[in-house]
Amino acid sequence: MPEPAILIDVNDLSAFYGESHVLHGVSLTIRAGEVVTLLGRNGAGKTTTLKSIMGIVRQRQGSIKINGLETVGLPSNRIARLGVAFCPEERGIFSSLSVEENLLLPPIIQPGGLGLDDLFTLFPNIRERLSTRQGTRLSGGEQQMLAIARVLRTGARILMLDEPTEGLAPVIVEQIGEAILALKARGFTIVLVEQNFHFASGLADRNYVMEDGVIVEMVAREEVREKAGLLQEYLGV
Ligand SMILES: Nc1ncnc2c1ncn2[C@@H]1O[C@H](COP(=O)(O)OP(=O)(O)OP(=O)(O)O)[C@@H](O)[C@H]1O
Repeated sequence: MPEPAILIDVNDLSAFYGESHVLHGVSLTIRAGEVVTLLGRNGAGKTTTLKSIMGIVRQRQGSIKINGLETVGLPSNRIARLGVAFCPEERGIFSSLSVEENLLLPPIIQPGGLGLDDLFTLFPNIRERLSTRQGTRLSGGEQQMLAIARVLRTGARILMLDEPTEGLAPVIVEQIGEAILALKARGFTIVLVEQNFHFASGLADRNYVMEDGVIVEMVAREEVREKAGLLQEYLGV
């Protein structure tokens, strides 16, 4: 069977915050329908990699092709229109908006987004909490689900999730894992930054390990067991 198409092709990416040079030549590929993780210790550059792909970090050099199109010079609103969405670690739920308003906030960028019924099937809690007046009244897990649900409405097909399980109870982590697998089954492509290695490696087709602003290892699902020692060393888990 031919391999699925490469949707994100990052080559020799450098990124900067002002004078501070944070990514030093990151190269990675994400194929259609894959779940791929970026693992690594705090400060390794995982979030910066996602933000660079999304165009939120503007100071970047090298190449980031999305669906074959060079995006390294494009602003984030243009990149979003290519069907890429980013859920930040802080989730971005607004307290001044109700749950429903938060859900309906992001504009539709292309056809094919999930309808409300589909979203409620994936995240039943959101339906129950729809009329809650302040989005931030939801639990951390519900806010995470809301943050994912609202980008699914937009028609984005590539989801980049930054530490979606951070601070959540195991039962909620499990629900998020199930939702990610359900989305993969529907053909979504998912890039996941995670500290929770066991959660991440259980879902991922491939795992990239970052250290000091570069990719130091790529571990495919079938190699996770054999490379467990190495991963432990890199991640300190
Ligand atoms: N806005 C910023 N301004 C300056 N430096 C930053 C900024 N954001 C991150 N950095 C620095 O860039 C480096 C990479 O940070 P990044 O957040 O990408 O790491 P990470 O692997 O995602 O880790 P974490 O899990 O802590 O978020 C760190 O040294 C961090 O201090």
